[in-house]
Amino acid sequence: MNPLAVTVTLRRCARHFHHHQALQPLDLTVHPGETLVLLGPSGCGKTTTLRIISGLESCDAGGEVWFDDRNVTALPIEKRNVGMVFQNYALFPNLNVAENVAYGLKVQGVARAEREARVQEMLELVDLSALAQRSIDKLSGGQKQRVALARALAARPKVLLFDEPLAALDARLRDRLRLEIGALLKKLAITAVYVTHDQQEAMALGDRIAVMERGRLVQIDTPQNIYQQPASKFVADFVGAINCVDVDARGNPLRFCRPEDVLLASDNRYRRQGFILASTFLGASQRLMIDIGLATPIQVDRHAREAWHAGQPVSWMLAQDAALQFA
Ligand SMILES: Nc1ncnc2c1ncn2[C@@H]1O[C@H](COP(=O)(O)OP(=O)(O)OP(=O)(O)O)[C@@H](O)[C@H]1O
Repeated sequence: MNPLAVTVTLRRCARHFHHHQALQPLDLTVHPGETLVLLGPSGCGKTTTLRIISGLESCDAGGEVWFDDRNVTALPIEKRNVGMVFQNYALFPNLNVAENVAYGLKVQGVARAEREARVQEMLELVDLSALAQRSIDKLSGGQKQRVALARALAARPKVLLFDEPLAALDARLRDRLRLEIGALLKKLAITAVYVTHDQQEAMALGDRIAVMERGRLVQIDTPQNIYQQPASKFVADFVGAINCVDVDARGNPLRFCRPEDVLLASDNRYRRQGFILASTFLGASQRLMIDIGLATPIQVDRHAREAWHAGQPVSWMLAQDAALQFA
């Protein structure tokens, strides 16, 4: 545990723009050293929450932001000592890699020798030492984002804030940088808040995930609990695929399950019957669409090497404890 890591607390933080309530009154605690991911669809209030923590945005009267036992509500961003990493990098194109990382330290008045040592340390941390003198426009998207991360960390922020930092990168680079950021956050044990609408990113990086819907926090828990015990159908849907497997007499959905939680057989071993409508090869797995006699077919994930084919009759049942129900 990092003894310097702070607790971030939001108390009744709301925000409206004109007549639109972007954020309902929000109470939220980010524990010292934890990475909290804010996850939700576009417009649900993630960025507004992040900006309120940073000081780029103020909350409506009555809301408060605390870093440990310090009320920072009235402090502007430059007095809060937060590091920010954005989707669009926000680097200075006319400065090279090292100069970009050093910029904030220069503004803070950190002496030259100390500045150079810290820049070197940060570039090592993000594995960019070899490119210290390179100009920003000669870097790949992933390298630019590592510079942005080094710059954010160089000032030794109390809190690190990420706003969709991987959104502009292609899928492979995104996966790699996600792993790197995850490893770095673990190593530094700095308090971090990370905004994304990508559920895989949220699962991989979050110690906890706060799911937001239309300006409200709807569930906050570990990735495992969010996935396995979602508080609502909205949460269940947002963090993965979901099937309705039982309806009531009026056709209203009663029970749901994840695609990986269906046991499937080509004989009549299981009580319930269905037949395969289609199969999609996904590399490691295949996703089967199975007609089980309800309005919507269910999706079932199986290992890619198993031989299933469209038109095949099957029997099936839910794995133990796999059924999800919502009030
Ligand atoms: N400066 C502003 N002026 C007016 N409305 C705003 C402003 N900033 C945000 N909003 C509105 O507040 C709501 C929440 O926006 P916010 O950017 O927090 O959502 P988000 O979850 O981060 O979405 P996205 O993933 O698209 O960035 C949206 O309806 C947005 O249009």
